Amino acid sequence: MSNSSYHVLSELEIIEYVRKIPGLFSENAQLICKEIGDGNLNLVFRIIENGSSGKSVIIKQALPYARVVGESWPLTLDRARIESEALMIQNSICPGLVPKVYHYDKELALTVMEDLSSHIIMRKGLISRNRYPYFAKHIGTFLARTLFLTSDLALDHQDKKQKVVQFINPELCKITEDLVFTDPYYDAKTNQFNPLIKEVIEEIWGHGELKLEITKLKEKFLTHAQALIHGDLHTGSIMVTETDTKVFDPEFSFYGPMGFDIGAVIANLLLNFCSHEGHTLDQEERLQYQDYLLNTVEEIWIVFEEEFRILWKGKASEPYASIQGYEDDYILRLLQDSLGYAGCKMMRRVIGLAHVSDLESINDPKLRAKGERLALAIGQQLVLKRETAQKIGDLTSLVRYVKNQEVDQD
Ligand SMILES: Nc1ncnc2c1ncn2[C@@H]1O[C@H](COP(=O)(O)OP(=O)(O)O)[C@@H](O)[C@H]1O
Ligand SMILES: CSC[C@H]1O[C@H](OP(=O)(O)O)[C@H](O)[C@@H]1O
Repeated sequence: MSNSSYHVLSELEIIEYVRKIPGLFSENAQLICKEIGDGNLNLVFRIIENGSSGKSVIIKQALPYARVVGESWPLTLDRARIESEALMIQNSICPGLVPKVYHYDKELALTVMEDLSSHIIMRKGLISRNRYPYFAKHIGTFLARTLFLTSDLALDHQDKKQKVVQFINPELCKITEDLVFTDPYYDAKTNQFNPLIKEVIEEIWGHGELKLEITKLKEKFLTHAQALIHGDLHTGSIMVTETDTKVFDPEFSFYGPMGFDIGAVIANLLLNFCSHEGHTLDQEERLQYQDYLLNTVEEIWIVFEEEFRILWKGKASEPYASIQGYEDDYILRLLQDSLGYAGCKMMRRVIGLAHVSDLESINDPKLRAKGERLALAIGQQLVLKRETAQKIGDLTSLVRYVKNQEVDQD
């Protein structure tokens, strides 16, 4: 099975392949396969057993290029290894919060994993203004556990360095370096934006102080091997039901700054917050849903901090972890980094390549521009003011203040 050389599998080949994996389906099972991928990079197949067993699995196969662009954008197949190995680590640290991995094939660059089709992509749920009462608890716990337990705070420093090597992921990191930190801040060919907000974007391109702060955040992304981060933790990488949360698609994983993951979650909730300015809905309903989103951001941080401090007390192996003031200082720096990365991730989704459907689903460009302008205003302030934040309430107050300036004064 793992001696075959790489080729892109057809749906029929996928069925033959999955049949041979022990313990998944019975030999004579009638299997149906469909390619369901809608992401930017890979193929995703769903295989279901026809009949009453209800058994199904997902096979995700990496292409030797980025799916969204085609063969002109070659991309390493090693990302499939990174993804499956990151999922296995996350499974051991946070069982139940990520899909189970059944099989990984290095030659074919594919992973066989748990089918989460009973869940929906969280971004879609938020666009429909659904509420997820357990999400903050789940994602706050996921962030605290995956970040703390893979860091120098918990691991032997030699073992941690081995993990840094295991997760060297230069090609995928380059995508982030370019698309998040570089291209949106000049007139790059990759950028795609609503022409109605060109004047705001030109102001950003000319904003020296902002570009300096973005460059500092980029430098930290390049150099700060703090923990094994997911690396692309947007709401399209999370599937939910009302009571369950699963984080998937960690192919951008590498040893990077913890705040990048926390900031990604916050940014995507805030992008959804901004999108409701452009969606046609009753003002009261809009305000209530926006409040729900800001409360969720606060709750995520509160759960994260609580869990992180529990781990600090019980699982820290770093001998200086108990140095007076270190824990508080570490957590404050995480908060400030999270604001900064949230700001970067909001702006990239409005100016750069790869937008979010929260905003893109607003058909009228004028209405979409309202949400996009707000996202750019909040994003800039999060980057510029990040070091003034002392508590999570400072972030949500800043968002409310900017919204008041940008929208409510119109
Ligand atoms: N384990 C899974 N269970 C159910 N659906 C999945 C699973 N993994 C991926 N998908 C579906 O495939 C889509 C693309 O998967 P994703 O991992 O985001 O691919 P890409 O790496 O190309 O972005 C997801 O949006 C989701 O609809
Ligand atoms: C051409 S890669 C652009 C963008 O796509 C990735 O997201 P996903 O694979 O989840 O759709 C990642 O965010 C990259 O920055």
